[in-house]
Amino acid sequence: MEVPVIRHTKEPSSFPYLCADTERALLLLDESGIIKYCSPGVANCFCVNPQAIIGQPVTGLLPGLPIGARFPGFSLACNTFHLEGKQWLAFSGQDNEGREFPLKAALVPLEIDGRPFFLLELRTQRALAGEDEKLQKFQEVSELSDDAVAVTTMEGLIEYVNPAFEELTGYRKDELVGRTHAILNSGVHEPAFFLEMWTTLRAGRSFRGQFVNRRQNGALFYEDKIIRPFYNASGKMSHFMASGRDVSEQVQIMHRLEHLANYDSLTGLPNRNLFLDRLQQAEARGSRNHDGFAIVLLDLDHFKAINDTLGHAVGDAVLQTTAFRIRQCLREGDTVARLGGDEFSLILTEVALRQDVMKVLEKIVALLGEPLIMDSQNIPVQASIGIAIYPEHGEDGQTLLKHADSAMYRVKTAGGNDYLIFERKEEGRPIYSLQK
Ligand SMILES: Nc1nc2c(ncn2[C@@H]2O[C@H](COP(=O)(O)OP(=O)(O)OP(=O)(O)O)[C@@H](O)[C@H]2O)c(=O)[nH]1
Repeated sequence: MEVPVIRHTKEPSSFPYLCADTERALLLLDESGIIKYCSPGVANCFCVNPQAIIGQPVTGLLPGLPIGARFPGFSLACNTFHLEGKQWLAFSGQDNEGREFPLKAALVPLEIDGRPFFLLELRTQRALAGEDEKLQKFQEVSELSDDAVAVTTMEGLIEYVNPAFEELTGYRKDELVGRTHAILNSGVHEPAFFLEMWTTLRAGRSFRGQFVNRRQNGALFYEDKIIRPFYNASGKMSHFMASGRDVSEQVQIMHRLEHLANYDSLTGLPNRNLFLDRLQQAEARGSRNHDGFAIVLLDLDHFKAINDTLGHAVGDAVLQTTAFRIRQCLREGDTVARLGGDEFSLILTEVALRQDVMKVLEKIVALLGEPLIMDSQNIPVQASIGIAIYPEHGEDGQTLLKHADSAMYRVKTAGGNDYLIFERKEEGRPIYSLQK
């Protein structure tokens, strides 16, 4: 049988902090059965001073515990206690006046800093009965649910899953019970996501989120899940109930729609929509961090003639090649978008000097001018390019675009195949000059 081991990097001495807020009766035992920690719940249940039993064998406190005098390690303990399903083992306890009372125990192996420990949870029959009845009802109803339902302990150990959960994850119930949801972890979420989840749940609030989980066969899926705290018969938070459904198909459709809304289907480049969004971000970064950036508008020259003489398919291929070539000249943080037709726009980030911008433009012009052979013909690709730099030529995106467009238009009317940085020579009367 595979042993569900919870790995914890904390020292045993930090264990009290982990359990201090739980009223549950928990004992931390080392592999010889020596009590290393005793929660307030145990002290209440047995009317003992926790300090007096720490360091003592567990069999002193629980002579009826049917595990023998020694703890020879994980394997025997796991065979003795049926861990799968966190089965509760019934036996009798004695309080400090020798009175017997019915008890149940469940044992979970833990690994703390590479050393084996056991977490022994004790419950009196009475507490167990009240809680079990409510849980039992919930589980009975969940058996029929189409949603994937799981019940976990406050420590995050899975106690119950319904058939829909098994179907969704591909794991059988016996592979899940006694383990944590980490078995489904895809590695996609940041630690902050789970921190937020636990903080919300431990505060007694429900948490709703879109989880990216991993099925037993390794495939990822999106799960829209709500997790609610469960309160036992005495009104104490004792479990968490998770109910989720597979929304992978909806998410994929949404991603496709988002892609359609933001990307040009011919070249795969961001479209005007996404470009304007990125422009806004560059503008915000500019005003926050004083990061310079440049806006470049690039319009192909005589593109219509390519379409007219060689056909639309060749025209399409020229646009695709142009997109590819421009992208080759840019860094990761830069953007190139297709605004429409044969017009492209670029955002060059982190450019402190005009020379930085001009270096990139020289590269683009050179690469666009490289031979482009299609149907055995060399197709000349040329462009008119206008540039505006933040904050010198405008402090907002729209002004920069307008000025880059003016510069580009000026190149176009001068015959094309060139680039120009916008220049305001006289205040109030914009004229432009070539800045090569
Ligand atoms: N093949 C192809 N052509 C397109 C696409 N979108 C727009 N066009 C064509 O691109 C051309 C753009 O027009 P213009 O900007 O006047 O073309 P131009 O010949 O480059 O003109 P100048 O910029 O003045 O040099 C039009 O003929 C459009 O039909 C497309 O997705 N594929």
